[in-house]
Amino acid sequence: MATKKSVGSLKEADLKGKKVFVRVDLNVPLDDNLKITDDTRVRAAVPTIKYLKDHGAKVILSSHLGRPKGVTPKYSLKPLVPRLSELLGAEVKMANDCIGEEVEKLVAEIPEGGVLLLENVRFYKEEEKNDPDFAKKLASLADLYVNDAFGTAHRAHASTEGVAKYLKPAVAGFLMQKELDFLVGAVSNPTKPFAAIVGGSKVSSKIGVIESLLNKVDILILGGGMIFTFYKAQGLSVGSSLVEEDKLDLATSLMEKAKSKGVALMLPSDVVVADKFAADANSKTVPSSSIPDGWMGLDIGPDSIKTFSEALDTTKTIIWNGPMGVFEMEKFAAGTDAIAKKLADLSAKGVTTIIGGGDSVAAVEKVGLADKMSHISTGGGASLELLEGKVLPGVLALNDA
Ligand SMILES: Nc1ncnc2c1ncn2[C@@H]1O[C@H](COP(=O)(O)OP(=O)(O)OP(=O)(O)O)[C@@H](O)[C@H]1O
Ligand SMILES: O=C(O)[C@H](O)COP(=O)(O)O
Repeated sequence: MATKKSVGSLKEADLKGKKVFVRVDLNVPLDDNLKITDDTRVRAAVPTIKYLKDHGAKVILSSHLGRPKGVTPKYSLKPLVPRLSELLGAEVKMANDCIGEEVEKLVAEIPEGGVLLLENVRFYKEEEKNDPDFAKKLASLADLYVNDAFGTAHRAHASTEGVAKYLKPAVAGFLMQKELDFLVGAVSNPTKPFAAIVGGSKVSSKIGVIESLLNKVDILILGGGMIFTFYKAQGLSVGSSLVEEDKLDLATSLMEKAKSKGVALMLPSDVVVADKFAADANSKTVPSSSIPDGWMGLDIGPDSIKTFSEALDTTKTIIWNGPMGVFEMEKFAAGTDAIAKKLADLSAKGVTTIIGGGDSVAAVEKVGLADKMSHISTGGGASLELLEGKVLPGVLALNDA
C-alpha cells in the first residue's frame, strides 16, 4: 500500500512554550439548536490535545465544519467550545477568525498549556483551493504543525496539506497514527484468515475498495443494496431492488476475479424483501433466487446471517465497511445488527475487528457496541480511500511520509 504507516513522531518533538498548529476534524453533526448529536470526533481529538497541553505547548486548534460557502453562522465552531473544554478539563478560548491580526493577538496571549480554537477554516474559499498564501498565513501562526484530522486527510486543502509545506516539523497526531496503524497496518499485514465485509447502497461507490481488498482477503462477504447488481449479473430476478444496470459486467468480473484469486466471495442466500421503501412496508424473507416482482430487498435474511457468522468464526482479522441493509429502519436493521454483534463477540475472543468509517460506524454505535471493536474509524471518505490503497494528501505532506 502506498501510504506509509509511520509519519513522524509527536513524541520526539520539543513542545515546551512552542505554538503548535493542530488540524483536527471537529466536523460533527449538530441539530437545529446547534447541539452536538455525536461527539465521537471531539473525544477522538482529545488525547493529542491533552498531550500537547501537558507538555507546555500553546495549542492552536483548526478545523472545518460542514461545507460553508463563505462565512455562515450555522457552521461556526463556537458550539464545540463547551464540549471541548469539558473533555479537556480546561477553558478553551475561541477566535472569531482563523487568520489576521486579531487571531495573531490571541495566539500571542495563549499561555503554556492553553488552547485556542480558530473559527471554521472553510469560511475562506482559499482553504479548499489549497491557496499557498492562505496556507502561509496559517503556518505563520505557529512553530510546529500537527495533523490529527484523519477524517479530512483525503482532502488536499490549505490546513490539511498546504500548511505542511511552510511549517516544519509537520507530524501526525495520535489519532492519525492510530487510524493509519489499523487501516494500513492491519489491512496490509493482517493476521490470517482475513475477511472483509462490504455493504452499503451501491457497487459503484465501493468498486475501488472491493478490487483492492480482493488482493488481500481470504473471505469477502457482500451485503447491502449492492448485492442485487451481483444477483442480476448471475441471471436472477431482483424485483424492484436497487440495481446498477451499467455495473452488471463489472459485478461479473469481480466474481471472476475472486474465483481466480481463491477468495471466497459470499453473497446472501436469503433476503428480507419489502413492498415499498418505507419503515412501515410489508415485508417477508425469501431465498435470494426467488425475489418476487414488485418487491425490493432491504436486508439480508437469517440464513445469510448464520452462514456469514460461521465464516467469520474462522477468521483472525475482519474489516467492515457499509451496512448489510437499510439499518435506519428497524424492520431492516436485523442483518446489520447481527453482524455488529458477531464482530463484538469475536473481538472479545481476540479477533481484530476494524470498522471502516461512515454508516457502518453509525450502525455499530446504534447498537451500543462501538467500544467492543478493535478500531472504529473517524473517517468515512478517508478510510474508504485508504482501503482503496490511495495515498492521502494530508498524510503524504507530513515529515517522513
Ligand atoms: N438493500 C438496500 N437497498 C437500498 N439501500 C440500502 C440497502 N442496504 C443498505 N442500504 C443503504 O445504504 C446506505 C449506506 O450506503 P453507503 O454506501 O453510504 O455506506 P457506507 O460506506 O457505510 O457510508 P459512507 O459512504 O458514509 O462511508 C444506508 O443509508 C443504507 O440504508
Ligand atoms: O466528514 C468528513 O468526511 C470529513 O470531515 C471531510 O468532510 P468533507 O467531505 O466535507 O471534506
